[in-house]
Parts: sequence; C-alpha cells; structure tokens
Amino acid sequence: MTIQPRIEEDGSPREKTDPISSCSQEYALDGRIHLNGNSLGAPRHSLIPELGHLISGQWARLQVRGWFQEGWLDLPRTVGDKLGALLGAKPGQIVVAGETTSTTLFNVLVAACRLRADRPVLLVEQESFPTDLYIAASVARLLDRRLAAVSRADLDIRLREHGDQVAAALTSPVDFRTGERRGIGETTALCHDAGAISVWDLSHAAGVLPVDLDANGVDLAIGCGYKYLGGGPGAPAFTYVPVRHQPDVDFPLAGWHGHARPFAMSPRFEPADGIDRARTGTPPVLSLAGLNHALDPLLEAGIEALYQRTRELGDYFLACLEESRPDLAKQLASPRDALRRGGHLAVRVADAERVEHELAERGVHVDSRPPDLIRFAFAPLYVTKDHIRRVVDIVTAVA
Ligand SMILES: Cc1ncc(COP(=O)(O)O)c(C=O)c1O
Ligand SMILES: Nc1c(O)cccc1C(=O)C[C@H](N)C(=O)O
Repeated sequence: MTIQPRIEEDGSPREKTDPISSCSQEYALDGRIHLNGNSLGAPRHSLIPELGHLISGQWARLQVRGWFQEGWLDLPRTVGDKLGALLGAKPGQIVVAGETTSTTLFNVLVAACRLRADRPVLLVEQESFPTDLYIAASVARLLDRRLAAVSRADLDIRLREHGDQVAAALTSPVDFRTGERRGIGETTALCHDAGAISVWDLSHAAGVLPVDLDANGVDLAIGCGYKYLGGGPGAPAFTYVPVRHQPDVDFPLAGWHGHARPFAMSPRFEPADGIDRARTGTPPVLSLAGLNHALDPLLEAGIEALYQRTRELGDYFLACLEESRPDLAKQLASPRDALRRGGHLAVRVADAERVEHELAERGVHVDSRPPDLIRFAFAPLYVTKDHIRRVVDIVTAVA
C-alpha cells in the first residue's frame, strides 16, 4: 500500500482519515501523549496476542524443537532483512544478533579498527551519546589507538585535513540532543577519500529518516531497536555489514552463533560466511519477536512517508509554539528547517527536569537532558496534531 499523508493545517477531520495518523489507534498509549519515541517507542495492542501465540503455540508446544521448526534460529537474519527495507540495505547485510547497542558498537568498532590495522586514530564526535564515547575510548585503549574526540562541526574538517591517520570515524546522522542531522553520504565519502572506515550509530534515525545505507556506501552501522523502531524496552540492536566487507570483518565477539557451523561444536572458531559472522550467542527470541512485530506498520507506511509525516508534525509543533509562546520558540536548540533535523527537536528551558515532570503529571511524556533541554519527538505513526496542540497548551502553562 502506498501511503500519502495529507493533513489539514488545523489537524482533523482530514487527519482522522489519513492512513498514517489513523495508525495511532493501533498503539497502546494508555490515554497519554508520547513525545519520546526517541527514547522508547510505544507498543502496538496486537503485540500481546502475538507474544501469547509465541509462548503457548510455539514454546510450550515444541519446547527445544522450536529452534528448528519455527525459524527461531533464523530470526536474527529474517528480522535484519526486514529492517533492511527501512534502512536501504539489500537482504543479507543486517543482523539483529540479540545484544545491546553498546555491546554491538564495541563489536563493530573493534572490527572497523582491525580493517585498518596500520592507522593510529579512532575519530569520534564529542557530542555523541555517552555510551558511544565510553565504548570508543575503551576500544582505543584495548587496541592501542589514539582516540580523537572532535566537535560535530569539526569532524568533516578533521577527515579532510588529517584523514590519512584515521582508522575509523564513528558518527551519527542525528544529534541525540539537538536533533541536528549530518549527511551520511557526505561524511562517508570523506571517510572513503581518506581511506578510513565510516561507522554510523543509527539509533536516532532508524524508522524515522531515510538512511540509504547501500546507496550511501556506508562501511559499518549499528543502531538500537527500541526508539522509533518500537521494539520495546531493551529491544536488541542491529548490525549492518555490506557484502563487500563481509569476507574481511573480524569481530572480537566470536561466539558460536557466528561460527560457520554452530552445531558442529568444533573447538576452533571459523567465521560464518556473510552477515551471520556478526552473530554472537543464542538469540533472544521473545525480544526479536517484539521487534519483528513492531516493524510491520513502519514497512507498510514506507520510510519516505514516515519521514514526511515527522517533518510535518515537527513544523506544526513549532508553529503552535511560536503562536502561543514566542519566547520559548526562540529558545529552539534544533535547526528550524525540518530538513536539517531528525525526528525530534529540543527547546531550552530553565529547570528542564521540573518541566518534564509537570508534563508527565498531565499525561505527556517527553524527556529532559542536562542541563536545560526538553526534547519532543514526533513518532510518525502515533503522534497526531491533536496531541501536539494539547502539549503546546500544557507547555505554555508550565514552562
Ligand atoms: C545514539 C545512542 N547510542 C546508544 C544508545 C544506548 O545503547 P544501549 O542500548 O546499549 O543502552 C543510545 C540510547 O540509549 C543512543 O541514543
Ligand atoms: N536506553 C534508555 C534507557 O534504558 C532508559 C532511558 C532512556 C534510554 C534512552 O534510550 C535514552 C536515549 N538514548 C537518549 O537519546 O537520551
């Protein structure tokens, strides 16, 4: 189905018949407004029977045979391929091994540095989400490389001027605080000009922005499953390795599910061909099933429609805020141009944590980030213009 989101400026009634916004009925929002899909997406009502079936219809019935009769063993790849359709990756290049984003990043960053054994620098954005900084610093220490943490604005310059020193550059298409975008194609091309490996953390982009991994020539990427992808609290992360790198990537977490023949129980590790070598251990089937189920409506809508909808919602929020609290709208910490930001925007407010709590008491979930930011995220499938008008009224009263 091709979805063309068309929304009247004042929201309903056209919005109510719009296929994207009418999806909000499918989500269990508990009468609340969720503007924090950039931290944890909302569940679909139908997840409960879906997981119920897995437990009673598969696990209880088949027990250990479920691994072989219900495709459980293949889930990391089948869910990965499904995700590939949202991320612009052809099948066989994404796997959801079942690890956290942090563990997955560790695995991929070590592999990236091993692909450039003769280069001394691991480059990272200073403004990255903290786990990325911690993991990058640890990888640099472990592999005896130098960590260069440079500002988001300087990363491309560093690649242009000193890129020949860089083994790998870790960056993100959406700044987790401000929502500011970085061009995946541009930075990846700079990495390639310099002979460096580009590594992307897609956590804040997956499911809301087109990232076109294959078309952009990305080398390696990871991302979490629980934000806009909606896989649930602690949903497993994914790994992207394009076919051209698959024969050479050497992951440090060489577990038995990454072996060419896991059930041969051989004492010597022999990496699997293809994307399977990015797997580690026994996949978390219930969590994978949750992520798998969450992907269906995103795929049905298509990434272009999702992206268009999130931009419309963000612009609508800003237009409402400019009208009712122009002073706050001036404190926007994100780009005003929707094309230059991801699915969320951030506003500076005094006492951000208090404002977050006041909003929560009134049924609105956002999140504050130190020292003074409130982030509002516009998950395209369940945030509506009506929600936004209500949120702006509350913000007007409490901020
Ligand atoms: C960009 C980014 N990377 C990684 C993480 C977290 O990783 P993990 O799933 O290991 O907690 C987050 C958020 O928690 C994030 O925003
Ligand atoms: N992963 C989270 C968690 O376990 C608890 C609360 C929030 C999160 C988040 O995902 C935060 C998110 N990465 C951020 O952009 O701040």
